[in-house]
Parts: sequence; structure tokens; C-alpha cells
Amino acid sequence: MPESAAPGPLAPGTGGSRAPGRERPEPLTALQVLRELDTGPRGLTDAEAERRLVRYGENALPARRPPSWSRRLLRSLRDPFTAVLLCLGLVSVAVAAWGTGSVILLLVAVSCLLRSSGEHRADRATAALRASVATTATVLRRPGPGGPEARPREVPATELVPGDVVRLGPGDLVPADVRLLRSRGLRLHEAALTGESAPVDKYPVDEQPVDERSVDEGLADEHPLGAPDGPGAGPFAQPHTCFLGSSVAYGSATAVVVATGARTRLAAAHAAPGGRRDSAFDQAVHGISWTLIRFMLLTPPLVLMAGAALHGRGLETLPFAVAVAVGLTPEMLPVVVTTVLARGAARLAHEHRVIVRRLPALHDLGAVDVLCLDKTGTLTQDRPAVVRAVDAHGRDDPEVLHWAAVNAWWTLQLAELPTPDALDEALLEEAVPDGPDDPDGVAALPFDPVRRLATAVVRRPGRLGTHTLVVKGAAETVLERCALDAAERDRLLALAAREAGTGARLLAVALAERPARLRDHTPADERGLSFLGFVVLRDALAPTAAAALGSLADRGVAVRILTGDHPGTAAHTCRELGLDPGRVLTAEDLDRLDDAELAAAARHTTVFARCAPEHKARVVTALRAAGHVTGFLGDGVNDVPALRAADVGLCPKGAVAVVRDTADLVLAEKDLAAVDHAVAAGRNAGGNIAAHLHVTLSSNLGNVIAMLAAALLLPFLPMLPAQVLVQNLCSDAAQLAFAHDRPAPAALRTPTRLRHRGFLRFITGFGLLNAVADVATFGVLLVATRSSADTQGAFHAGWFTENLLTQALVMLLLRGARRYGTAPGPVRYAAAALAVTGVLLPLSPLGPLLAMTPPPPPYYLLLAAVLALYAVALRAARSRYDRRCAASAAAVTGTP
Ligand SMILES: Nc1ncnc2c1ncn2[C@@H]1O[C@H](COP(=O)(O)OP(=O)(O)OP(=O)(O)O)[C@@H](O)[C@H]1O
Repeated sequence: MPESAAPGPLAPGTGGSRAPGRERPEPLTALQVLRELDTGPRGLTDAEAERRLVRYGENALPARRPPSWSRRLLRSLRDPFTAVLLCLGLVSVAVAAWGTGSVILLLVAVSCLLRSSGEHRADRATAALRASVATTATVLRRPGPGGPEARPREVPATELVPGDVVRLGPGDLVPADVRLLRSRGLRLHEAALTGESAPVDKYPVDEQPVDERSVDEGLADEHPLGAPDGPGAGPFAQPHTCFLGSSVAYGSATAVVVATGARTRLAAAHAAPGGRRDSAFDQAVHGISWTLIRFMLLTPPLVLMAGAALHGRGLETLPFAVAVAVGLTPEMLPVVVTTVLARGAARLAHEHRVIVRRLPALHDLGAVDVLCLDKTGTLTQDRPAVVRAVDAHGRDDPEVLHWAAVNAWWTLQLAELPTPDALDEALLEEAVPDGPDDPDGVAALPFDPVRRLATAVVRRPGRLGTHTLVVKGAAETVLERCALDAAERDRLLALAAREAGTGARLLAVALAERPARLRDHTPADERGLSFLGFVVLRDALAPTAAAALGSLADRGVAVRILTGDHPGTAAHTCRELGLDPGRVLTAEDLDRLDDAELAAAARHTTVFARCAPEHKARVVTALRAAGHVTGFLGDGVNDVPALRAADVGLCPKGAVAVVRDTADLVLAEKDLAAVDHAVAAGRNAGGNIAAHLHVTLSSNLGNVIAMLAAALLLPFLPMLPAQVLVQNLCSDAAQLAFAHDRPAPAALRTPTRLRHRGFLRFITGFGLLNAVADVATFGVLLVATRSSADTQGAFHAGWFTENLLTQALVMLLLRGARRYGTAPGPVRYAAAALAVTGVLLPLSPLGPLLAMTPPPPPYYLLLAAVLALYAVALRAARSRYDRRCAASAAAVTGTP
């Protein structure tokens, strides 16, 4: 087709002929849309798709493209510490304190550059791996105009073009704005677009949703999922169009792409799909940052006021006051955090093929103390195999298997699902009912994890005028729709429980004869069924699951199993893996508990069975409310709400698209051993960030308190602004070593959680200890430099040396020998370099340049004594702190 003839994308939903005198245009029929887009129901040819890709460009939202360098730099200025530093630098320049101003601005520039280059490297290192988990779409394309039938095939969603015909199934992300051609029970999650959490019906223009028909027929209450979207749902309220940013909750569809990339409704609305609340890490860093920033902003006015009141000093003290505030700032925090997380993510990707999609999630994973898992495919292999099929009395009955296979075959054929369900595949491996004597499919409602049912409507040979409803699903759900008395139902439930208690998975099968009709059957027809029997399947245990569960338990991670399966199956699986299931709670039990009761129950319950998606999310939310940092690993569309609710969401690479898009970490395989490695990497990263923060802030706080005290007591400034800033630069450079530190294996045995309050207590306690050492030195200095020719210069040099030496001591002693061992490493080398700089710089030619004079030799002896005392006190305080932490951790995390 010549390029000029290529169609322009239709504005979804509004594209259509405007009927004269009508406000709203009439939507086009499916055929008209295909014609407008110059395509057909069999999709585009490969060559045409390529031409359109050149013309329309990639199907990617502008926001999803990697940011440019300048954008990264600007973004790093948004970090609160950097922003405050920048303000302090500008204030210094404004009062013509050029030296102070330029050193602060240099600090800002170095911090921004290091951070942006760290982010850039992190993006580049994982770009290829991320691409391997990018969203794909199932598209119909043909090799040429007269070529063979179009075949569905997976292509990266970025390669879709207007006119492509795509298939959608449960768990798929809608890859572009598409117009429906056919659909079966299609319901979409549009929360990212409209904020509406309930799934909405979608259907082609010429169809009506099941619900509307049901309402007409007085059957609305029979539908499990409530009413369709109403007129108030804004620009996305078009039932025949599905928009980029939504995902398929249930059902299936074939649709034609009408707009891609920047031309989609999502791009036009400048919306970002799937916004997330702050994680545990974000919250902790946010809390700590703002406490410090308040303190920093208070420091200059305090110093100014005290200087004016006690010594009659004026604005000339401002550079010193600003320098003191800068001294408190952990300006290298963003750099250390980015480097630590990026290095951890890169190593995890290369060594264990785990892709970190959101960097801070790695830290959160290190803090996780409860991990929720689904059963199928995590503890088991998700390769179910049929063991036998039994009738209502537990006797072998091949008829049951036959009808289950009929259901599987026709739901797969008629619902046009892109990928078959594992249980359906297992059934079809035993029997494919497509012979001439087998029934013919009429309609299907595919499996839906909320209803836990799949229904196929078939026409049996020789039975004119009747349709057979073949229903299969979870035992309780099918039995409650069967025409049975209570005693018989209880007997069958007990039979199901006995089978499930052996670890088997069960499908109940039932039939119903209904008069043939043209319009579709609805869920309301699934009543008064005749029970046929159970298909018993077995799903082998995942080979690495038992060892990984043991290893997670050793790391203090409690495991919770959240499954849609039968409680008996779930409990037996846990026992086989050495995990005590205790009392299993079912969804019914959960529905009886309010949030507080659930939070209490969740602490002691290991297995939650028959969970619908919202139950899984409720349990995760309850665990978080009970104070646990909670991870969730899942792969099905029924896991999405729980993944969103968790602090960290994990999924395997083979998970459905919407799950991959929601998860923070993607595993190459659904292998619990990889989760264990990822937890270790998270603790490694979290430990280094926490050590950096503890060391830097307690030492900075100590210095600032001592500096303020000295400024009040001394007739001269305890340090000149330039000296404060140079000292700051030296310690910043040394702090970068934390990005490369290696915690001892013992340190990876407990979750690394940064708790705002505990953290502030830590830095205040150790900061005060540091200030005591500083003030003791201050006394020593006053004595030692009394007879010096340049008292101020010698005082400044002595304090400069002491500050860097105490910082080096803090680096070595405060990060904890228990966590890091005693072997040499980057932090030890950096501390040694800092100490040497502290001693030699004032004695070098740089000393006089910074207005420092070498202090008299006896000072060094006295200083050594102060430092020795400080080291002893620091070590004792740290050991006491560790003991108290261990005791309170045992009290808090003893359960779960
Ligand atoms: N394709 C299907 N057709 C009919 N019923 C099914 C189908 N798949 C599952 N079921 C029934 O629904 C129940 C719950 O299945 P679901 O997929 O929600 O849970 P699951 O995959 O076992 O659990 P998990 O949450 O651990 O992954 C199963 O026990 C089974 O009886």
C-alpha cells in the first residue's frame, strides 16, 4: 500500500460518523473501523506493519523513554538535601561569601554528577535484561497479501502499529488503544486510568454486556461482578474501546489497534500508569531527611543569634553558620544509595538472573520479614498431571474426564485465549474431544479466578434443540450450583477434602441441559446442575522449594502461603516441604474478620486458602499494618492486587504481562532459591546504606553540636568556614567507600530495616558521645595552644585533625564488627586515608593556605589519650546498643 494511502489513527471511541443533529458521534461498527484503518480481521502483512512502524514510530509513551543527561541532572537537584545545599550555596553567594559559596556549589555539582552517572550506569547495565521482560502482545500478522492464514504471534508491544489485530487474554496489559472486534466475558482493570478499582465490562459496539442483558431479564443479582461502567467514567468510558494503561481482568477479546504511543488517550491525558505509594525505604529516608533538613535550616539563625547576643557579632558570622549547617548534611547519601542499589541490582542480574525493575525495591527486599507466596508454581511446578477421574462415589469414571476435557477444549477454542491454563492443558493431554461424535462448541465463559469456574456451552450430536452447559471448577463452587440436598453436598465436600488432603488438585465437573437459544448463556444459567464427579490432578513439588524455605527461615523471613486452591491441598503441600501449616484460614474465615482481627490472625497463620485476589491483598495489607515489611511473589492475574499492596512485589519472567508490569523484581525462573539470593542482595545493599547513614550522621551531628558550643564559648570562630567545608569534602570522599563495603555473611541473617525513630535515637546518642570527645579536645586544645604564637591557627589545625580522626574511628567502630567482620576492606582503607589526611594536611603547605598552624607536639599526645578514651566508650556503647537491639528484635519479630 502506498504510504499516502496509510490511514491516520482513529481517535478511539470518538472516531465515527457524526449523525446530523446529534451531539455525540455514533460509534463506527467493527467493519467500518477496519476499513478506516485499511486493515482486515486477519491483520496486517509483515511488510505493511513495517511500513507503518516507520511512519508512526514505536508504540512507547514519551515518559517511558530513558531520560536525557540534562534531565537526570535536573532531577538529582530535586533531592531534598541537594536542594537545601543549593539554597545555602546561593545564600552564601548572595552575601558575597565567595569561598563558602563556591565550595558548597562544588559539593552540589559533584553530588549531582556522581548521582546521575550512577543512575545512567545502572540503567545501562540492566537495560538489556529489562528488555527481556518487556511487555509483549499477541498479534495476527501474515507474511504476504495472498499468503497463508494469519497466525497469532508474540511481538514486543513497542512494535505494534495502527491496524494490527491483537488478541487479549486474562492478565494481558492492553498494549495500545484498541477497538474491540469480538469479546468473551471481557472485563478490564482501568484503575490506572480512571481510579475505579472494580473491573469494567468491555464489548464491541454491536453487543451489549452480559450485565445489561441480565438486568433486562431480572438476573442482575446473579452476576458475580456487579454493574458495568457508567457514563461518569470520563474520557475512558467507552465500552467498545480498550485503552493503553488498562489490563485484562477476565475474559478474552480480539481487537484492532487504533492508536499507539504518543497518540494514545493515556499519553494525551499525560497520565503515568500504575503510580505506587511510597515503599518502606522511601518512607524511612523521607522521614529522616526532613528531620535533618529542619535541623539544618534552624542552625544558621541559631548561630547568628547566639553570635550576636554573646559576642556582638553581625552578619560576618553567616558563612560560618552556613558551613556548620552544611556540615550536618549527608550530601553523599543520594550517591551512596544509587551506587549501592545499582551495584546490587547489576550483580543480582548477572549472578542470579533477577531483574530489579525499581531500584529502591532492592533495599525494601532486604528489610522484608514476611514473604507471601502463592502455592501453584512457587512451591509446586505448575505442571499438573491427571491422576484419575472419579464419580460422586469415588469410583473411577472416564466420563468425568471426557466432559472436563470438552470444557477445556471449547473454552480454549471459543475464548481465543492467548495462552492456555495449566489445568486445561493437563486435561487435553489426556483427551482431545474434537472427533465427529464429540460435541460442538457454542459459547464459553473462560476460567475466572474470582468465580473459580469455567463454563462451555456445547451442542451434542443428535440432540437438536438443546444445549449442554459443561461446568468445571473448584469443588465448593461447583457443588453449590448443583441440584443436591445438603447432606449429599456435605458428603461430596468431604470426598473432595479427602482427595485434597493427599495433596491432589481437584476439578469438580457438572452438566446441565438447557433449551438451545441464539443469545448467549449467562452465569445465571449455571444453576441446578447435575454433578458428575471430580478430576484428580497432581502437581509435583518444585525441586528447590524445600531448601529455599529453610534458607528463608534462617534469614528470619517468615513465609505465608496465599492460594486460590483447596485448604487440604495447600496444607499437604506445606507439610511435604517441611513447613508447618498450622490452622489454615479460608477466604470465608477472612470475610468474618475485621481488619484489626485479620492483622492479629495474620501473625500466626501460615496458610490462607481459597483466596480471591482481594483476599490476598487484604492479608498483605494486614501484615503491613501489623508492622511487617511484606514481600509478595506471584504470577497470575489473581495476584495483581496483592503485588500492588506489598512493600516489594516479585514475579517470575513467565508471569502474565500485568504482573510483570506491577512487580518490582522479575526472576528468570519461578524459583524460591533466586528469591533467597535476592533477599541476601537486598540486605547487603540495605546494610551498607544504613551503615553509611549511621556513621555519617552521628559523626556530623557530634561535630555540629561541638562547633555550636565552641562558637558560643570562644572569643573566635572554632573553625573558619573554608576549614569546615574542606573537612566536609574529605569526609564525603571517605564515605563513598560505603557504596563498596561487603557485610559479613552473619549480617545477612536479619532484616535490615531503617526505622525512623530508632535511627534518630541512634544518631542523637552517638552524636552526643562524639560531641563529648570534641569538647574534651577543645579543652585540651585550649591548654596546649595557650603559649602558641598563633593560638587561633593552632586551635583550628588541632581541631581539624581531631575531627577527621574521630570520623575515621566512627567509620571503623560504629558500623559494627559483628556485621562487617575485621577483614580489611574499602571502609577500613578509606578510614585510614581520612586519618592520615587529618594529621598531615595541617602540617602540609595546604595548612597555611587554610590559615592553619601546626599545633605544639604535646597536643598530639593529649589527643591520643582523648581518642583512646573515645574509642573505648564508642565500642562499649555500640556493644550495648547491639545487645538491646537483639533483645527488642527477638521480642518484636519473634512472631511471626
Ligand atoms: N482452568 C480452570 N478451569 C476450571 N477450574 C479451575 C481452572 N483453574 C483452576 N480452577 C479451580 O479453581 C481453583 C483455584 O484456582 P486458582 O488458579 O485461583 O488457584 P491456584 O492457581 O491453585 O492457586 P495459587 O493462588 O496458589 O496460584 C482450583 O483449585 C481449581 O479447582
